[in-house]
Amino acid sequence: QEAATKPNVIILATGGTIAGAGASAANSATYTAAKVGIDKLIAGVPELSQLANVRGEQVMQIASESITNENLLQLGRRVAELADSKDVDGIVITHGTDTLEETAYFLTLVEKTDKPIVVVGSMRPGTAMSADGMLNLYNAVAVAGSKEARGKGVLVTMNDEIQSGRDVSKMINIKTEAFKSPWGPLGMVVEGKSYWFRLPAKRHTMDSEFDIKDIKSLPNVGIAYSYGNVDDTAYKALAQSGAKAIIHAGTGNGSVASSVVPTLQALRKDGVQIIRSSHVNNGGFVLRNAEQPDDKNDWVVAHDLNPQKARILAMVALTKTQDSKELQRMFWEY
Ligand SMILES: NC(=O)C[C@H](N)C(=O)O
Repeated sequence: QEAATKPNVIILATGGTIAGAGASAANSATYTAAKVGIDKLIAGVPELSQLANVRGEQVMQIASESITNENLLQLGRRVAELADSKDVDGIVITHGTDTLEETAYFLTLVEKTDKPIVVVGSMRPGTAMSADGMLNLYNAVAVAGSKEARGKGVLVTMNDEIQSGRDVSKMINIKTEAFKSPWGPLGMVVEGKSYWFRLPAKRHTMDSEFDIKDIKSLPNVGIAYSYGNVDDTAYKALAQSGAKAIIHAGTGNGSVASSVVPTLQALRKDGVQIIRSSHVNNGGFVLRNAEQPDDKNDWVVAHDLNPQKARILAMVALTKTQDSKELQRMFWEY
């Protein structure tokens, strides 16, 4: 294809294992993340130039477990600038896999564009045998440059699957088949061609009421994990550190231990939003007034959002409202 007929795809690099390097090809799990620059990554997959006119930009170079709210805002703003440009048809973000699901959901909520935004990572560093980053990146550029991906929200391409950035989550930290959505992938990408099977049903990107351009900062929202014999130490500490909302990473249906209930009721009276989510492994499904009287307590439920995704929506939502009913509406709609 001639340059003029090929789509223009920008790759924003943030680090992660896809930019990682290990001491030997046998090191698939022992390596340093965020080592290799974007130009070298692109040069490592010459086939990208058959799919698109590709240009790289190093936005940051970090392992994704260290991504801060400031990093999220910086990335989100750069994505918005590029999406506004007539010369850009699609955007790929290379990212560590540990918090990839959080960044993908954040962008889903705040980017006002129908241009494809594809977040991609890898489970093995490029120096390892059977490294998965090259193909994942090739697939990401293929999807980001395709017309069919427009308007489908922020996407994630891992292991030949096209996942919704809203739903997808890292389910295991060792297999290349690490990313799953409880509701299934949206499609497949094979040899540079996408095959679509379903569409996201939740509000996203163009249809979202949130806009990165209006967000100056993100509020403090923390997560407290629940388990047998839990007490209220973590919840109180989060509130004391200034959390505007606490995500309860609950057992089962976001259930709350009797040792914690009075503290959460008191914190809500003090103005802290309490959001019940579930840390069950295959994806939670937390319903209002099941397990706990949310109407009476004035708590919110995260429904199927896992705790880390619930934190993202809570932060973004709190830039618009402090009203728990509005928050709950947003948790149903996004
Ligand atoms: N596979 C990975 O990318 C893991 C790495 N710790 C990261 O998130 O940056």
